[in-house]
Amino acid sequence: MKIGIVGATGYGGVELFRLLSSHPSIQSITLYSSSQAGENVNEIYSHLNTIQDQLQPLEPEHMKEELDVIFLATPAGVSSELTPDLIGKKAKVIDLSGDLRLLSQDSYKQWYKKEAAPDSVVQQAVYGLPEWNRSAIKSAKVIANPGCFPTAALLGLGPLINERLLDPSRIIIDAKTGVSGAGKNPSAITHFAHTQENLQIYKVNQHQHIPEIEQQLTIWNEAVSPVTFSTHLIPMTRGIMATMYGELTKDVSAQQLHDCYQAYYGEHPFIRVRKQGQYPSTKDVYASNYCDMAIAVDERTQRVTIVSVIDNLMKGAASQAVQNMNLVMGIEETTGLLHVPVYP
Ligand SMILES: NC(=O)C1=CN([C@@H]2O[C@H](COP(=O)(O)OP(=O)(O)OC[C@H]3O[C@@H](n4cnc5c(N)ncnc54)[C@H](OP(=O)(O)O)[C@@H]3O)[C@@H](O)[C@H]2O)C=CC1
Ligand SMILES: CC(=O)N[C@@H](CCC(=O)OP(=O)(O)O)C(=O)O
Repeated sequence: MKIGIVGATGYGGVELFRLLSSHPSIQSITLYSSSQAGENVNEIYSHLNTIQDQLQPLEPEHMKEELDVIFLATPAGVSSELTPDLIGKKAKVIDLSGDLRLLSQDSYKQWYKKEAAPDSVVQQAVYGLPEWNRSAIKSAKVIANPGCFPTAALLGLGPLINERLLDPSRIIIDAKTGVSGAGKNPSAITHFAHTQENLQIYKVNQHQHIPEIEQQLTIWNEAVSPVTFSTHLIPMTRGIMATMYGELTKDVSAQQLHDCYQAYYGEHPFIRVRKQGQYPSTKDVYASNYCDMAIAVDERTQRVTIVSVIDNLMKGAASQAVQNMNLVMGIEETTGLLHVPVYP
């Protein structure tokens, strides 16, 4: 397969390169840059010291004929403009940004404060959450790779929402992320001196992932009302922990809930449901495509706590995109992704 990575100089792009460069089905990888075409990638990233690939300028007409898969690891507002020019007979497009995830253009404009992609493109895009959307992904032309927080939250909530075991009007998602989630360009908020030994809540009730989470929860159960979703920045490089709270609609035991999660995810190799009483931490999934989760019930309050951890750059972005590539190209889903997490 011939692969193109747009936004190759960013964190998501460089992580895609790392994964794809050892993927057994890949014949070539072309790296595209809108700002540094002509430069060698090893001049930008010293950890790629021995890689001799020159960054290429974007040429959509050529790319859509020559490449089998094009990854767009670009900021919001780019793929909405670029994707229409890349859709052709050959190339499959996998977009890591939020541009193609929301079915409603009005919702995109409201939350992203940008012009939405053309409706025809948005309607073609399949939401790339493989554990829940595998068959649609397999026949997609365009894949909207989920956001990092929605991946952690939706994987954690999916079984309970689908089984109608959670009160759909009272869902709370409390999430924490590492700093690489903000991409490679530092800001006053992500600056080392401000971030280290600090804990910050941000985008309170305004996070652009709120409509994405609600959209999928509502597809699963149309009774779901707006959720409370909070995000916090933690002084670590990678990782997301999403802790979800809700109220049970039925009197079910912790064992029954655990069995429900095992039944949903038993055949999904990247979801690891913990034994009762054991809880995952972000290091358990560091640099891997795993999502580890656990569920607990407080018998005094009948409230349930679900905790779900991912690596934001991996299952939250690049490795999930490779999982989607495998599915859409008819390759075994786990190819190139089964390495164990990096520890410590
Ligand atoms: N970081 C994360 O954990 C996650 C990120 N995402 C999403 O994935 C996308 C990439 O994120 P990330 O890699 O972190 O971001 P970065 O900011 O690290 O990199 C984005 C890259 O996009 C390229 N770019 C910028 N402007 C343009 C443009 N106008 N046209 C084409 N390319 C452009 C730049 O490369 P160049 O100048 O070389 O073209 C830049 O290196 C974003 O939409 C992000 O929201 C999703 C899930 C998780
Ligand atoms: C730490 C940090 O800032 N994280 C980003 C992650 C979102 C992201 O990656 O953007 P899209 O999924 O919308 O493309 C944020 O919370 O906005």
